[in-house]
Amino acid sequence: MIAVDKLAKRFKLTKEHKKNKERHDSREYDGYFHSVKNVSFTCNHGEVLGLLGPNGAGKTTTLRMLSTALKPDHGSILIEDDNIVKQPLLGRKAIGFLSGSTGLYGRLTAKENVEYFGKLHGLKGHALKAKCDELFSMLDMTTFLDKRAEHLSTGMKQKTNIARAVVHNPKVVILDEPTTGLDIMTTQTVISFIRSLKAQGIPVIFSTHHLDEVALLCDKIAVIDQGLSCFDGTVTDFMKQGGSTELNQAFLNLLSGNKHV
Ligand SMILES: Nc1ncnc2c1ncn2[C@@H]1O[C@H](COP(=O)(O)OP(=O)(O)OP(=O)(O)O)[C@@H](O)[C@H]1O
Repeated sequence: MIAVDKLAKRFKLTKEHKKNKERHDSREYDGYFHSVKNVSFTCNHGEVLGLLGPNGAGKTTTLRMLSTALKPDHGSILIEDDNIVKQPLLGRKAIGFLSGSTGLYGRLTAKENVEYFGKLHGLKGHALKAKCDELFSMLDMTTFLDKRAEHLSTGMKQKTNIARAVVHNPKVVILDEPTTGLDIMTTQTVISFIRSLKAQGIPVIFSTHHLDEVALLCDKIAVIDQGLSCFDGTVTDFMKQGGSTELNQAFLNLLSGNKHV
């Protein structure tokens, strides 16, 4: 279980920001840009939560706090009973995080990349080989395992990045826009992979702009707008509160506050 409560993160405004007076954003004040102001949600065992919000809403900033890459200014992130804001090392072990900026070592093969990150997490011998083989098969990677990462296609790189993110058997998996830029077949593989994590009881949180993926995968939805949580609940409640059984429409209605069009 992961419970996120009242997270906030602000960034000091740069000279560049201050110069650009034409661009007004209500999250700029007191010399800071308040990227995430108050975000809360919960994802339990065996649940998949879709994190939604318009461009710039604060989804990636939130997920980077969950991954411990960014320290929140305020709030707590509980994994079971551990507050990983206070114990980031525990958080790093407990969370598997895929971000858009995750890099692979170009000179290593796909297989070597995944094995390398497994070793960094203390896996070795039979346990490492068994875990890697399981992931290579689930993510349909066997045809390109021995290719150098620098020569992989976008989809192959993404599969390798996902395998790399979960090789240490994390308790919670967090994926930032895992299907962006992928073709239909690779998207399908990623969707099946998320389903298999769910079947293993692992909570999965993923951000996306594709509500068809949410319909296929999610038990719960959290919506962020302008750095604030504006919905956290089941898909059924999302449709009810958004005033439509069509997820895109419910999302638009929720954001505009015009819930019963
Ligand atoms: N290090 C930083 N310094 C200053 N501002 C930042 C920083 N990181 C993020 N921001 C700002 O915080 C806001 C939220 O960004 P974030 O990437 O979290 O949004 P998002 O919801 O993931 O958007 P998208 O859907 O476009 O990926 C943006 O306006 C962004 O410019």
